Amino acid sequence: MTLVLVAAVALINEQREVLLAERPEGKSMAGLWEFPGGKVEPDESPEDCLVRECGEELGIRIDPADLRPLTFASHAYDDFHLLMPVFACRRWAGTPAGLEEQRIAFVAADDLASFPMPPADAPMLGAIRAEMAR
Ligand SMILES: Nc1nc2c([nH]c(=O)n2[C@H]2C[C@H](O)[C@@H](COP(=O)(O)OP(=O)(O)OP(=O)(O)O)O2)c(=O)[nH]1
Ligand SMILES: [Mg+2]
Repeated sequence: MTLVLVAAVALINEQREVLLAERPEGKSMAGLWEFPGGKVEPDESPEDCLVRECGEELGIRIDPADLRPLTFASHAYDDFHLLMPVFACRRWAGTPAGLEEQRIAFVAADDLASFPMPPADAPMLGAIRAEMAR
């Protein structure tokens, strides 16, 4: 089974809400809500990948020094095995926008359950909620 390395970030605002982005039409798992991120390219660190993806997908600038390891997903999909480190980040420059036509939302811990997410994400939600409450 091919191992696919994806980096993702929990962007947490001052209201203790976390940013979710809807996977666009045409991508796998379209319509499910995810933590921003993407596949780590061969020449990148996970942190570099998130700086790039947050720029491309959301139009915000993040500093790798503000990324703190939070949790990870390890999940067997039908055609690959996902390994996804997830970082917490509470500081960024700019206002997040869905630059790839995706819907985005800042979501309170109590409302996370009402956003359908990829199956890999479910086991991480306890750690994410705990981080949001800090
Ligand atoms: N970003 C992100 N991806 C997730 C999450 N949960 C989850 O199963 N995934 C899976 C979905 C995809 O199979 C993979 C991410 O791949 P992607 O297609 O979004 O990668 P990318 O942003 O680099 O996009 P692309 O250039 O390959 O189109 O990880 C999550 O919370 N965030
Ligand atoms: Mg992506």
